[in-house]
Amino acid sequence: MIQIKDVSMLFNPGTVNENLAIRNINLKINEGDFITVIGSNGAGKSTLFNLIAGTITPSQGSIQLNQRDITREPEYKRAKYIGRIFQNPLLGTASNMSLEDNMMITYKKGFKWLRRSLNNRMRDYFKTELVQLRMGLENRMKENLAMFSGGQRQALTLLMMVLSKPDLILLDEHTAALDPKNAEIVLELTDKFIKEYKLTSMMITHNMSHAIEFGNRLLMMDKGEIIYEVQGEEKRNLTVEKLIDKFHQIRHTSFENDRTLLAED
Ligand SMILES: Nc1ncnc2c1ncn2[C@@H]1O[C@H](COP(=O)(O)OP(=O)(O)OP(=O)(O)O)[C@@H](O)[C@H]1O
Repeated sequence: MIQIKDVSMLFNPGTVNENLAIRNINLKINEGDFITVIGSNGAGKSTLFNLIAGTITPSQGSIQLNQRDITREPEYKRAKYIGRIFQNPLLGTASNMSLEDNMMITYKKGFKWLRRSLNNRMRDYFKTELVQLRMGLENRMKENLAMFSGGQRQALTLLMMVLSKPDLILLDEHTAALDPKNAEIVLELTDKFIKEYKLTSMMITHNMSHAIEFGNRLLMMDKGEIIYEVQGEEKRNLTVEKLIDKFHQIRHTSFENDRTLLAED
């Protein structure tokens, strides 16, 4: 579905701050993949997402979506088919609008031909979808989102994104700013939606157990490269210890580096 070919990203070329943040990455994202992405601070995880989302243009290489070259397509155009959720739970929804208005806007985005305004049938549909979150939000349709907790807003952002039917969802440490209980709830919901709606997705996490537990593929990044990729049976048999061993085998790092790789969400 998405093919990343020989992509590099050089920030601030020709200056003292020159930084080759992504080094010749090749990656094929297949329809239905749920890829977890781990790596130490500064490994290039968010930069890779920025390249896929069109926030930045690669210095070298190409990105294709179903054989269509999207390397230079701007972010606002890609936002129609690539969804992204960030750490900050306030980013995905509008605080000064009601829950039902927030949902309506996203719903229209998924069905661009739709010109209808909010009616009772649609309200019922939103309520049915909200029940899936098991947070009682179906009874708070008229409340402004400013009244909702971080966990509730992140769960809502996720549901609304799913309803807009993107081709690819990029989850950029989307549970990292939540307390452990809410993080677990949002992560379980993420997994449920991805499976039920057969979504293609990538998830950056600093939690190695989560990276192993969720998804069908796992990528380990370091210094702008994908240094290890695992899927299927081999991924299912992974443990955190095996993953750390792998990192040592490949990079021969010191313990200091491990700590950043192992940082918990
Ligand atoms: N817009 C930018 N301009 C210059 N350098 C940048 C820019 N964005 C990222 N970088 C650099 O690229 C490198 C990779 O950063 P990136 O944010 O992708 O790492 P990461 O793996 O997501 O790290 P973390 O886990 O800390 O979020 C870093 O050295 C960073 O300073």
